[in-house]
Amino acid sequence: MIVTVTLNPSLDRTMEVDVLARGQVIRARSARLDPGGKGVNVTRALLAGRVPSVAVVPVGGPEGDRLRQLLLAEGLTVRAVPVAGHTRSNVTVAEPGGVATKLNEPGARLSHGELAEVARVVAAESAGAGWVAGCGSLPPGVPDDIYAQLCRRLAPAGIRVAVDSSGPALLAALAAGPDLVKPNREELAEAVGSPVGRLADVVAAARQLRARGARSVLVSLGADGAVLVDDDGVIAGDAPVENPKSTVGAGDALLAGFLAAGARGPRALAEALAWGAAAVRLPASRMPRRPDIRRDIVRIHARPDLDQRLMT
Ligand SMILES: Nc1ncnc2c1ncn2[C@@H]1O[C@H](COP(=O)(O)OP(=O)(O)O)[C@@H](O)[C@H]1O
Ligand SMILES: O=P(O)(O)OC[C@H]1O[C@](O)(COP(=O)(O)O)[C@@H](O)[C@@H]1O
Repeated sequence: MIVTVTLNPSLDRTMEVDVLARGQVIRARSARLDPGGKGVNVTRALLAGRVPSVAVVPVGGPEGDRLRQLLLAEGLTVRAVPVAGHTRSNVTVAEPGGVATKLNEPGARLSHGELAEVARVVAAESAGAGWVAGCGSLPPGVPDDIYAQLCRRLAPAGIRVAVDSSGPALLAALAAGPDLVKPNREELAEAVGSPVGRLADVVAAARQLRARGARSVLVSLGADGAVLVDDDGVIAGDAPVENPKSTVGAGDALLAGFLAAGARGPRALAEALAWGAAAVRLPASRMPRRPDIRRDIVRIHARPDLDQRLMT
């Protein structure tokens, strides 16, 4: 069982346009509404891969009701904690070729009592779980060390914790020794305070995160694939996609694939890349189902070329 915690879930509206031009009226070709938020997407991807998962989410207002309905309609197991603020809506403007411009709201404030209730539900759901994944940005009112608190609370029970976040929440989590962190290239660069232009920079930065407390670091690199730095060393890989449709949620699918395959070694990295690539071939934040996943396109590099310049 994998429990996901999304403190700042969203209704994700995706509009397809021919080209995005600032200051213009742009008529969208299509619009689509999906349930969203990083942990929510991880649970959606796990469900599609038939891996047991439960999503814990605060929900509020009509937007929160809609989010809950969408999740239940997809067949998710959801533990929804009612809150006073309204669940946010995020907008993605998708251009041909998979170029996505994302506008993410800050989200509604969580009160101390609401956060305590979410923590209580997470603790109850985590009993017997293999992993708990704390994912996404933090809404106003939530302390930066919330994921660190999660790690400290669950580690004594032998429950492994993955953190997919950014900025201060990611930095604070490191100190509590998460079993896994999944930064993308920008989040990694921000965490170490220097750009990562080559694979060698990615590996050096991932090692820094390990030195600060993370056990394993899975760095997602868009079209450049992903790198895993853990106790066993460094492995990299990619899975080329010719006509990317949407990268929204690709990182979440990658993390889901990695956890589903045991979160260690080349097999888990390969599965993660297969799920990430499959998500990119689907529109909006649709999560891949089993027939969408192609393992034959994955290339794993046990001794990656560290001088390789990153394309994306
Ligand atoms: N253009 C692409 N072509 C192939 N795979 C991609 C592409 N963009 C993303 N991916 C896959 O999705 C994963 C997550 O994408 P990335 O953009 O790095 O993460 P995030 O969505 O968290 O920002 C990548 O590691 C890769 O496996
Ligand atoms: O919590 P954040 O960082 O604002 O991100 C939330 C957004 O990220 C998503 O989970 C997509 O994630 P990725 O594209 O980064 O994989 C959306 O569903 C959601 O709108």
